[in-house]
Amino acid sequence: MLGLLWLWFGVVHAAMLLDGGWREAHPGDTPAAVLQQFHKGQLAAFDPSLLHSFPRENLGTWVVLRPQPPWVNEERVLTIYPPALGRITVYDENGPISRLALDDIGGPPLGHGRLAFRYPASVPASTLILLKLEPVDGLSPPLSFHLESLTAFLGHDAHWLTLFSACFAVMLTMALMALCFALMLRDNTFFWYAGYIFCYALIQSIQTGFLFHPLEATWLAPSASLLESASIALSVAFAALFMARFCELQRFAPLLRAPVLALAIGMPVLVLMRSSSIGLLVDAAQALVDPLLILGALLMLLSAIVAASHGSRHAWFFLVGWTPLLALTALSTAQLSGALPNMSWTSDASVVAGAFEAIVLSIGLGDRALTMRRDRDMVRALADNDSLTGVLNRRAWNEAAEAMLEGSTGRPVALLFLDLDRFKLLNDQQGHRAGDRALIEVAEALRAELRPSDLLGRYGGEEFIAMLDGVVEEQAMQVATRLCRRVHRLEIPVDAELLLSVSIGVAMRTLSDTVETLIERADQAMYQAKVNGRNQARLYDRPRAITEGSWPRVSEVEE
Ligand SMILES: Nc1nc2c(ncn2[C@@H]2O[C@H](COP(=O)(O)OP(=O)(O)OP(=O)(O)O)[C@@H](O)[C@H]2O)c(=O)[nH]1
Repeated sequence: MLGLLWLWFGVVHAAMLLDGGWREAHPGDTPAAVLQQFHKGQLAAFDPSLLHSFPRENLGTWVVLRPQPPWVNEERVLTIYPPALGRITVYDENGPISRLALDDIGGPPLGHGRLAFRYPASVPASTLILLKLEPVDGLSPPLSFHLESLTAFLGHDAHWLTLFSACFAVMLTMALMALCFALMLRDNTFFWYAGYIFCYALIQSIQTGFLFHPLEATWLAPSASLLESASIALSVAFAALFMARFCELQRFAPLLRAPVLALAIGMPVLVLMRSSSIGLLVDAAQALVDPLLILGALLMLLSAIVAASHGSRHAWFFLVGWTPLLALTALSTAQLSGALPNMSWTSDASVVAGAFEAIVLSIGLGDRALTMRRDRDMVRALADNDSLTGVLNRRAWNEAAEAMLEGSTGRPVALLFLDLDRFKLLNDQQGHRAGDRALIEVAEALRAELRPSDLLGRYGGEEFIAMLDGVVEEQAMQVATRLCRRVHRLEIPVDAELLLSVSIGVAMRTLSDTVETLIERADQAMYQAKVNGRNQARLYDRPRAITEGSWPRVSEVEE
């Protein structure tokens, strides 16, 4: 914005004073006759430094500009702003000397963001400037004219190029980033946003001439007008689709969602009608497009305001990013009918506002991606965690345990199967709620005692399970023993005499083990701990005697 202000003040203050006159072109006009009429005061006077609308139908319009003293015979450049599609011919009294057009990269000086014509120092500074605004189809924006020294012009031109290259780079980067997000997150909101920003950048690059120079896409020049109207329609369509999802209209402004989506479909249909060869369709599209653009903009503004006031956080992002652009579009529309002639910066400001909007909406989209991720994590946590104790539920634990077993080849893995002792008695004596509280306390104690990398889960009612990666037999038994002590130290009464305790079975992973077989062995060891008197840890010993029909030996480790 500061760059834009600097650019505007620079151009305005470096300009030489001009006064001017104009009249519509008639058949048989000669440059000399037009200049003659200007001298006699027969042309309509206007201030060239202010925006002025000229009729461009029929044969076009003559414009005469008279440089005011003090005259300095130096190289100088006439600039015409804003640059619109359509030609302007520069005359001297003998005839045409140059044709200026946005898409025509003739020779230096190239006017960036404005049309430019260079007068050599040999042409006296007081020489009248004669221009013919060639006829164009449709509306043409009001124009302003400035004359400045070549040095001042080159300075402003370089500044314009820097500022606008940065703005277009911002827009395209944001569009590209959104496209990546759309593919990664599989969320169309990002795709519609990328389409919208890309089309907007395309419109601005056509309207400022950036597409033709410095981008030099001159092969697009013949279809520039069609490309411009198609981009306008598509940008509105993408913007409508984007804002409907981004501002969550379905939730926060359901009544306005249908008209917004209708706008998204209607705009491309109008462009198709306009580019058809059926006269009736072309006329209808021509008549409808501008009112629809204005109504569409108001509809999107209203929808965003309603959604924001009903609690859509992202609608605020949309309003902050989009409102400056909308205000500039409204100003430019008003200028078409002659209003606000001294606001000659609206065209440049539209590009800067486009970059500003791209940044604000990208921040909003980043926020959306974060919210989505948080929601997804929350859903996942709800699906994976036991609702009472917060540790992994049986399904999620099984999945994680399989992954841990797969990823731990070569390292020892221990499995601890924990079953609370006489829990039924606790429930019967103190009620189910006390039982629930006890489960929560035990889970917290187990979690605190284990390492964050250990996989703790609730296997069933009063059964917990833990898989310890990289832990050898002795360490596993030490951990299990520690857990026994910790649960006992919670001092949760089971009845008048007993405190809550836990029996733990420990099994070490063998090469052929799956999660199921490992659990099976740890469960058997736990059963032995129960048989042995509870409140203790037992290690499952290799079933050396199993083939002889005896129960696998379980070795007890001191409690
Ligand atoms: N409060 C509560 N109790 C549960 C929950 N899930 C299971 N239980 C109870 O846990 C008790 C388990 O009892 P049993 O399987 O007989 O085991 P026990 O009483 O601990 O006996 P041993 O294991 O032999 O020491 C049952 O009464 C279940 O109702 C739960 O989420 N909350």
